[in-house]
Amino acid sequence: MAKKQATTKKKVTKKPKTSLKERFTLSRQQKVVLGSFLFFLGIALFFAFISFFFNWKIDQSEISLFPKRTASAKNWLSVSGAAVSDFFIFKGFGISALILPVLISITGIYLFFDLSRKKLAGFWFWGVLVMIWISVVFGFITKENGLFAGVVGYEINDFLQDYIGFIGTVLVLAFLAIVYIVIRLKYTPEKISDSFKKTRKEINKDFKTTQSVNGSKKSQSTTPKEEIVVGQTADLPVTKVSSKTKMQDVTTDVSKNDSKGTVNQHYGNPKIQSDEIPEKLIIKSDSNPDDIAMEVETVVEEEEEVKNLSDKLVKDFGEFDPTLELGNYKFPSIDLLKDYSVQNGGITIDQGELEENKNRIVETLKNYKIEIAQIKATVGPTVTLYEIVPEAGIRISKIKNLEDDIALSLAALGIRIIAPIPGKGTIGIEVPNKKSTIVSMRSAIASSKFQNAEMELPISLGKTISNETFVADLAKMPHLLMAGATGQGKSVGLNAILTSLLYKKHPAEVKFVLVDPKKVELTLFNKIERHYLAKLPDTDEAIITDNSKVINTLNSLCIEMDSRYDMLKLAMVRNIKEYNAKFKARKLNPENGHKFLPYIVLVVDEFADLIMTAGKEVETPIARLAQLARAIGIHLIIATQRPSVNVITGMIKANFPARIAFRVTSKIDSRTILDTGGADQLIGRGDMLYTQGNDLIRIQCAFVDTPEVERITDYIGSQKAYPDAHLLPEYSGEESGTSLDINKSDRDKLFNDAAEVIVTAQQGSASLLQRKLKLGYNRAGRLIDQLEAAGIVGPFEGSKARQVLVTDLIALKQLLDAEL
Ligand SMILES: Nc1ncnc2c1ncn2[C@@H]1O[C@H](COP(=O)(O)OP(=O)(O)OP(=O)(O)O)[C@@H](O)[C@H]1O
Repeated sequence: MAKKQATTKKKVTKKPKTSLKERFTLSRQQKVVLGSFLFFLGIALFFAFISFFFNWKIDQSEISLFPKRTASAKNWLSVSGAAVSDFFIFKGFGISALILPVLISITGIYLFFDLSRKKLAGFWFWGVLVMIWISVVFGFITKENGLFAGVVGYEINDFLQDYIGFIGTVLVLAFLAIVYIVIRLKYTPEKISDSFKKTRKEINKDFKTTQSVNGSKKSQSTTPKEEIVVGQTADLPVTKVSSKTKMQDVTTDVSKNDSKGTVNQHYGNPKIQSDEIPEKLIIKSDSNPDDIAMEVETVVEEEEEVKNLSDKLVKDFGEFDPTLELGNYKFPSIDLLKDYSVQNGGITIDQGELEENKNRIVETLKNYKIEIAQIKATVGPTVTLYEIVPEAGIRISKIKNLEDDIALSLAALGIRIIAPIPGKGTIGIEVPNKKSTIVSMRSAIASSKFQNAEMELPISLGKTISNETFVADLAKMPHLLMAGATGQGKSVGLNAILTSLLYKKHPAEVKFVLVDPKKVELTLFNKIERHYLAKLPDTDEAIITDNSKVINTLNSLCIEMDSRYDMLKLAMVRNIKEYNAKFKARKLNPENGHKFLPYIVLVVDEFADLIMTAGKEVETPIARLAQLARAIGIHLIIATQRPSVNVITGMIKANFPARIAFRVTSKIDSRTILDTGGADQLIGRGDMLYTQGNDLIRIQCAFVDTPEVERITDYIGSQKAYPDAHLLPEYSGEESGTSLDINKSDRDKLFNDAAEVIVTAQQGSASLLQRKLKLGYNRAGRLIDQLEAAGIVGPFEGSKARQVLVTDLIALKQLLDAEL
């Protein structure tokens, strides 16, 4: 630990961060030099000001000669002192200008000892106010003598008197005095009366004790050493307590070797009252053991300690840097991505094609008696948007209904009509370009919009119809649902998202949990397992290809979610961003279980497959994560080929407001994903619609090919990594063991339901349970084992269904009752 800290310190000093603020902060040496300068300057000014009051008359003529060397003045700081004093006293604030050198000296002391600047600012603020106030007061009292009030005081007073008169000026000055007393000195009427009462009480008490002491003086003098005198610190509160009765249990252990004669006293006896003596008490005595000196260590309040500690730690080591462990990590360079612009030659559209499409649109609409007032074209990478403004009085629904007719007359697939374009008041007709342009991942990553994105998890999805790079924050989504028919660009889309994060986030900041039932799509990411992937402990491969393992991982993520929530609660913050900021500021102690929390992105490539094989067992943790995980930095990206309602259930949909639809085969599928049509009219090859709950945005997905992903993962994989993938919490809930002596208490909650299903159907098969109870295969299999152990079904008989040993529900009830 110590070693680690030492290395941390070393690294920090080696590579200091130079933020703008730091560049303008003074080093320790500079502070000491400037501090001493200001301190002495303050003293010099003070002397100059004082002597000005005695010599100003004599020096008056000399000041006019300044800065000539021949000028000589009586001021203790010669002609410079006289000139400066004249400026601040005569032309400035009068006698109250004496506050100025005091403020300058205090500033010097603050810089010298590096004290809090906030307090210093308070000194200056109130100091200047008081200075002005005093000079105005003097202006008010001594109108004739400019030396006391200075020009400032004189003029302000004059101004006040002109506008609010004599009484008004008195009231304003009195009010300002009250403001100062209440705010700066923090005196309230209650406080003042309290302190009066207190003083009165103390006077009374003192009076009484003097009387009693006088009365008993005689008897005391006859018993000379009744009270122990405790060293020189007798005025400390503890020493006052030290009466003979309380000290009698203290055993004295004189150390002979101690040349100074220090006596260590051990408080072994519980009779000493803890409320009167602080936790740690060191009592020293000089050579005479009777003459004990007591030193009391004051206990510093813990809260302040923590605050100071975090400030000190930040000062000594800088803010916690989660990336330090892989401090030399280099982000992949843009050159690893292919430049398609050479091949593409940028977006090109035939002028003729544009003109042709425009004429056709105008003609088609004319055929249906729709006149157009204006038409405008925006050329995108795959489609061109024709924005039309129809003549007044044309119903929008009429144009919307002509979608197919316009498509027919344009002889083009994938016409989408947006009527009206939200926020524009025009109608959009999207017509695919004859020659589409590939939007390269390189251009999406290199775009300034992505490079300058101040987002938690920025992802560059591609380009919109107006050719702008579309960058979204996954952390804000907070989960993403992707769907599209096979071969329309889902996997490329997933890779684009992952690539974006790899280009923007350090391995310490984000971890991926990848589920890839197709086994081939995400395998390349295996190379960055120890940098970016998270996995369950004791598993070999981080990328999950086996559906049965997904259940464990999802449940483990739920455990991680719960424990993160506990940590957030402990740290009294609301989300991962605030938590990490607090951790970086060293305000959370790692010894209390706090640690820097990386974002976790769960990517499921084929969700339909998962739901089919594991059913509710997968849906429940996914829904739980989707509902709750946003605040603690777990985000889900779920892709599916089959956007049917039994895959994308209501529960899933409700928690995935951000959705991406690639081309789908039917309007119904489009509705399932987007709650509206449109995805069926896309042209494929990365053409997609994105929504985050409201508007639909048509985007051409950035294209990243397998060799490009391979180059990036190779580049990252070849660098120094963590010893292992990020380990998720262990989940040991549902092991798929098949031991038959299953304990009754270990039985599945659905055991009775399962028994009823089996007995009613008289068929002992796991698939029956899967269907009827909507279970995954593993759980159904375990239920069958439990039913076998309970004697409800017979043993495994190969491909045949198991024999059911209980004939009807009444017999089943008897059997289960008998077990109790
Ligand atoms: N953004 C894109 N730009 C250009 N071409 C693309 C884009 N996305 C996909 N394609 C083309 O479509 C092909 C299929 O894409 P992809 O493998 O992503 O489909 P998919 O939806 O994942 O299919 P499946 O579900 O069968 O895996 C790619 O090989 C590529 O040629």
